[in-house]
Amino acid sequence: MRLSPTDLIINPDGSIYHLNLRPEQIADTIITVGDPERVPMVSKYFDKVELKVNKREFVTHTGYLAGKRLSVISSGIGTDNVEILMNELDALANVDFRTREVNFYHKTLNIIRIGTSGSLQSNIPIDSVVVSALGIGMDALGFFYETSGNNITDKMKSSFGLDFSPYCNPAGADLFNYFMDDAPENWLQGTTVTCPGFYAPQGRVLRYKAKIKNLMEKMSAFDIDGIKLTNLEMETAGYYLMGKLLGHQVLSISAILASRKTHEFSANPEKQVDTLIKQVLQRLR
Ligand SMILES: O=P(O)(O)O[C@H]1O[C@H](CO)[C@@H](O)[C@H]1O
Ligand SMILES: O=c1cc[nH]c(=O)[nH]1
Repeated sequence: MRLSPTDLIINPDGSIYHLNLRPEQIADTIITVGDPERVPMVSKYFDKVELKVNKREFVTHTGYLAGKRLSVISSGIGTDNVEILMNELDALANVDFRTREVNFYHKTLNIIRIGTSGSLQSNIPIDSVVVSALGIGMDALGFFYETSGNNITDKMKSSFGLDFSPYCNPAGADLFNYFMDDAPENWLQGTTVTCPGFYAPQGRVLRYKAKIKNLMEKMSAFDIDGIKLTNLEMETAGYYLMGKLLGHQVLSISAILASRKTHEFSANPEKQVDTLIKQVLQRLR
C-alpha cells in the first residue's frame, strides 16, 4: 500500500514531518526522554555523536557507545507527543521513503523511556526506580486505536467514578526481562498510571475544585488481587499502546522524584536522573 502525501508527510529534504529525521538517521535502539534538555545529558556519555537534529520538542542525538549505535530523542510531555514520536519512528524504520510502500520485512525497534514519576506507595520511596510492567492510560489516546481494558481498568473505572475506560498494555517482554534480570536493588517492578495532566488528573490540589475527590488517595488504596497502582506519570501507556500496535519493544523506566504518600519531593532530581541514565547505558553497552 502506497501511503499518501497527507498520511505520511515527508519534508523536502527527505525527513519525516515532525522529527525532521531521515530513515538512516535513527539507530535500532532508541532512548527517549521527555525533556529536550535531557538529550545531551544522555549523549554526553556516548563515545561519539554523529548527528544532532531538532525540531519543536523533538531533539535527536545519534551516536555510538562501546560500538553500539544508539539514538536519544526527546518527546516533550504527554501521550499526544508519544503518538507522533512512535508513528514517525515506525515509519522511519518500516516504510520505504522513495516509494512510500511499507517494507516487506518488519524492523522491530528497541525503545527505552528514561523518565520521572511520582510514587503512590510508601514502599516505593524517592530515589527508587520503577520499571513499568504495565502502562494504564487515563488519557483519550486509547480511544482512537484498537486496544482493550482488563479487570484492572474495569475496577479503576468503577472505583474512581470515571466516565471513560482506561486502557492497559504490557511492556515489551524481551526488554523488560533484559532490564529486570539482575537489576539494581532500588529498581522495582510497577503498574504505572499515565495521566493526561500533572495536576487534577494526578490528584494534585491547587486553586481549583477537582471533579474526582481524593483521586490520589483512591489510586494509592486501589488493590485488585494484590495488584496495586505504583506510580503516576504522563507517557508510559501511550508508549506501550503504540509499541504493541506497531510491533516494537518498549520499556518505560522512571526515577521516582515525588512520593505522593509522604509529600516529599527529590532534593536533587538532576542527580537522580543522571544516575538512572548511567545505569540504563551500562546495561545497553
Ligand atoms: O520526566 P519526563 O520524562 O518528562 O516525565 C514526567 O515528567 C513530566 C511532568 O513533569 C511528564 O512528562 C511526566 O511523565
Ligand atoms: O509526580 C510526578 C512526578 C513526575 N512526573 C509526573 O508526571 N508526576
